[in-house]
This record gives sequence, structure tokens and C-alpha cells, in this order.
Amino acid sequence: MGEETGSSVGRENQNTKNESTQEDSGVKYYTRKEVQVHNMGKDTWLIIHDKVYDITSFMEEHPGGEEVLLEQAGADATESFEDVGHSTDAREMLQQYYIGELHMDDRKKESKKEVYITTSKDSRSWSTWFIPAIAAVLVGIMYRYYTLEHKSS
Ligand code: HEM
Repeated sequence: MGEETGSSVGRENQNTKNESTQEDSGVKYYTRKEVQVHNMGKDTWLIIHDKVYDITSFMEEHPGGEEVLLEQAGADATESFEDVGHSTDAREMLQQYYIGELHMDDRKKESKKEVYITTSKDSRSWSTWFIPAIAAVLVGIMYRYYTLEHKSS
């Protein structure tokens, strides 16, 4: 593991990309571009759920075969990883190959935005009928009491 990290730093120096790899409280951040370079059988990185994994030593051990991993090499494999429905064991194995996080600027934000917009729209349509309905019921009750009081006196 240590050896792998060392060699990756060397490559980043060669590409003069070292500044973009931030180190913050021990966590390394990689851009999609930096991950993309590691797309070969002997140097394979993957992004799964915004985390970066160096799976070079895992390629031959993968029960699903080397080829499917090579297809995703250097890219975001979240969807294909989830599509297979990997076991809890498989998910725990991921930790062994973890090398850092995907850079914040390179993360996809669409899904969160979508959920936010849907819920805010939903609550708006709900309040448009609920508040007037309550108000109408209250006015009705008040009117009824008012007319009853006037009748009895
Ligand atoms: C580092 C990431 C990965 C790890 C640690 C991993 C691990 C495993 C493990 C342990 C299994 C055995 C079944 C299970 O326990 O779920 C498995 C099966 C499988 N994996 Fe992965 N996997 C990884 C990434 C991927 C990716 C990215 C793909 C697809 C592109 C993939 C495709 C498959 C397939 C198709 C099988 C089924 C094999 C079969 O049932 O015959 N895996 N994987």
C-alpha cells in the first residue's frame, strides 16, 4: 500500500498536477482527471460513491473477473458496482483499496438538487389548498356560532 501511494505521488509530480491534489487532515482529494490516468491493468483506480480506490492488486482476485473492472478503470464505477448488487462482504473489501476522496468540484450534485426541488414543490402545492381550507372551516364555525347567538337572544 505504502509503495503504491509513493508511486502515485511520483506520477503526479511528473504531470505537475501536485497542487490539485489537496491533503486535508490526512484525506487525499483527487480530481476525475487524476483518476482517469490510472486506467490500465497494472495501474487501476476506480471511483465508487465519491471515493477513490486503487484496485490494481485486486484485479486478478475479483470474483466477477478482471475484464469488467478494466472497462471501468479510471472512471466512476458507482452505477455498475450497484447494478451487480454486491454483497456486504464486497462492500467491506472496498476499504482495503481506499486511497482518497473525489474532489468536491468533481462530484455530481444533480440527484440531491432534484430531491430538494421535488420536496419544496410538493410542500408548496400542499399548503396552497390546506391553509385556505382550514380558514374556510374556521369562518364557517364562527358564522354558525354568531347566527345561533343572535337567534337565541
Ligand atoms: C473494488 C471494487 C469491487 C469489489 C471489492 C468487488 C467485489 C466482488 C465480490 C466479493 C464479488 C462476489 C459476490 C459478492 O460478494 O457480491 C463480486 C462479484 C461480481 N462483481 Fe465485483 N467488485 C468490485 C467492483 C465491481 C465492478 C466495478 C463491477 C462491474 C463493472 C463488478 C462486477 C461484478 C460481477 C458481474 C460479479 C458477479 C460474479 C458472479 O456472480 O459470477 N464488480 N465482486
